[in-house]
This record gives sequence, C-alpha cells and structure tokens, in this order.
Amino acid sequence: MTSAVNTAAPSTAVVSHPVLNVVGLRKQFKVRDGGRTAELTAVDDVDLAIAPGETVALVGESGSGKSTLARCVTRLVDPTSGSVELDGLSLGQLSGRQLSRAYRDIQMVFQDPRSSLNPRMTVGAMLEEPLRLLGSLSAPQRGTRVAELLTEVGLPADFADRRPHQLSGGQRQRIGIARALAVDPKVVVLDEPTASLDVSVRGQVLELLARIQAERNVAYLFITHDLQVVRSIADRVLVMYLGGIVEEGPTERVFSDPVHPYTKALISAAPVAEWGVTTERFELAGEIPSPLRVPPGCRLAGRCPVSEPDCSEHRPALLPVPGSRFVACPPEVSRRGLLEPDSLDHPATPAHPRSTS
Ligand SMILES: Nc1ncnc2c1ncn2[C@@H]1O[C@H](COP(=O)(O)OP(=O)(O)OP(=O)(O)O)[C@@H](O)[C@H]1O
Repeated sequence: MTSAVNTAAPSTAVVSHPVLNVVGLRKQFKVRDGGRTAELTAVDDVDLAIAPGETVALVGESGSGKSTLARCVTRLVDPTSGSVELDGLSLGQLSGRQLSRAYRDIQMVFQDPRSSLNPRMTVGAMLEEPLRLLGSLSAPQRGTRVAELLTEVGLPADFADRRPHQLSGGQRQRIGIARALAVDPKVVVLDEPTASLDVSVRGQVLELLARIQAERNVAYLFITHDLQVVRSIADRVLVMYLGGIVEEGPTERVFSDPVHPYTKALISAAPVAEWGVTTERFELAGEIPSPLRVPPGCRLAGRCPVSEPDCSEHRPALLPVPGSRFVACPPEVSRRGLLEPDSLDHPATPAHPRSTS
C-alpha cells in the first residue's frame, strides 16, 4: 500500500475468502554500497490476494523483486513489514503448532530442481521426509503415500529408489512438485519452475500442474519471465517493477489490452508475434534503476516515453479500472478515459483483498 486504503468501491467484487492475503509487504536488505551500509528495498508495499484453486502469475524483469516476494510469502526470509495471512491467520502472529501447520500449508517449488534436491538421498527418502512432519503416518503408510505421490506426478513407483542424478530435468522437477504436495498444502509458490526445462518437457510439467490444481484446488503463485507460460496457466497476472505492482488483472485482459507503460513494454518485447495482442512497439529508455537508488514518484518515469512532469512527484497508487483491473499510472488511465468515479478522490491502493472475478 502506498498510503491510506482506498475507500472507493473497487471495480471488482471482493475475494470473500482468499487463501493467501499479503498486505503492505516490504522487504529491505542491508547491503554495502561504496564502503557504507545502505538499505536496498527489494519489495515495497505489495498487496496480493489469491483465491483457493486460483493461479496468479507474477512477472517483471530481473531484479524487480519477484523472488524476494516469494521468499517472504513462504517465510524463507522475514519481511521487514507487512503481513502474510493464510486462511485469515497472520503468519507473523502465529507460534507453535499453528505456525508449523501454516508453514506446511505454503510450499515452494524452485527453478533448479538439481540444487533443491539432496543428491545423497533417494527420491523415496526425500518424499518421506515431509511426511514425517505430519507425525500421524506409520512407516508402511508413508511408503504407500510416497508411491501415490509418484503416481500423481506421473512417475513409476520404483523411482523411489533412484537418486537425483539418475533423473532427467523434467523428472527432477516432478519430484520437486511431489515433495511440495506431500503435506497437502493450500498454496504452492512456484519460482520459475519450468525455466530450466526443454520446451516439450515444460508443456508436460505445466499440464501436470494444471491437473494437480484441478484435483486438489491448490492455489499457485507462479513466478516466471515467460509470458507464454503466463498466458497458458494464469487466471490473473501481477506486473512488478522495481519492488512494486504496476498493473494487475485477468491474464487475457492484461495481455490483450495492457494499460501501464511498463506492461506494454514487457509484452511488446516478448518474442511472440501470433498472440493477437498489441504488436505496437513500445520501448523504454535505459535500464531498470538500482533498488538502492529508487527514483522519487513513479519509478518508471525516467524510462517512460509517455511520462508527464507530475509523474516524478508522487508514487502512483493502483487505481481500479474497468475489467477487474488495477493500474498504477494515472496519466494513462485518464488519457484512455478509464477513470472510475471517485478513483482520484481516494488515490490509494484498492480495498483488500482484491478479486478474481
Ligand atoms: N539476500 C539479499 N541481500 C541483498 N540484496 C538482495 C538479496 N536478495 C535479493 N536482493 C536484491 O533485491 C532485488 C530484487 O531481487 P529478486 O531476486 O527478488 O528479483 P527478481 O525479480 O526475482 O529477479 P530474477 O528474475 O533475476 O530472479 C535485487 O536488486 C537483488 O539484488
């Protein structure tokens, strides 16, 4: 959030029961900068709500803060401020059993299964490890569950005896997915899960993820650079730039009619001509600035071909625009006549949690 909560009615219905609700999340790292200690803001005031069974994609160029956001959500790192709620419970306020339960309910799949799987362990032992945490299964029951998990991710049960180096990249990623699913999570955060795979294997893994979601109603937060993957798997997309969300909405609408200049540039730079989306070339000047030197006002202003003098003054809030979308670019929103009544009376982020429908 940038300031107060927007009291204007958002253009969307509200997610009545988000399984994951992130509010005002900020993560700063202390780093050395020219011989002194400085604060690097990797994620700045991000809100995000995901409904059960929904896939939300997070896109943005390298360094925009996607992985840091994912690691804060899964508590691999502690956020500097803000809250992460799972089924209405704030993780920061839980302890003991409730906290372990919440950790189980949010699992992560990493980009490189080779480094996320222990080379010394068999597949069976790796899949059994999280099952032990459940504490309620006997050794034979765990063995049965391992075989079921392997079947669920499309691998034969005898793969339990193999080690990671005896598997292909796609098979390793299937094991990474099986491991995440072992404790029956409600949310799986996938950080570039298909980036290291061949195109054909990528398609199979995406199909697997879609099938698992249909069967388990699990929610996915899917981080990727690959906009084709986003289009094939995500219900909604969040576009991130220099730590903040600049556009959010249903995938097809965002792709077919991007509003924020950064989204336009991202889509226009994607190497896919046949999408039937805007083919207008939209280029930004220069490179993404260092998060150590975040520009004032709109962070894109210095690179944006349609920026106005005001853009460098105030950081723009996400404004609701028709079509269940939110865009942090007041000039573009008003230029296109997308402004909803009251939006500028309350120039802040939309009420939380936001909707999928
Ligand atoms: N542990 C850390 N200590 C210091 N800075 C960090 C740390 N982790 C990330 N950063 C910085 O935070 C910013 C955001 O990084 P992050 O990896 O989250 O971006 P990203 O969008 O996931 O990039 P990529 O797509 O390349 O993975 C970068 O400037 C990065 O250097």
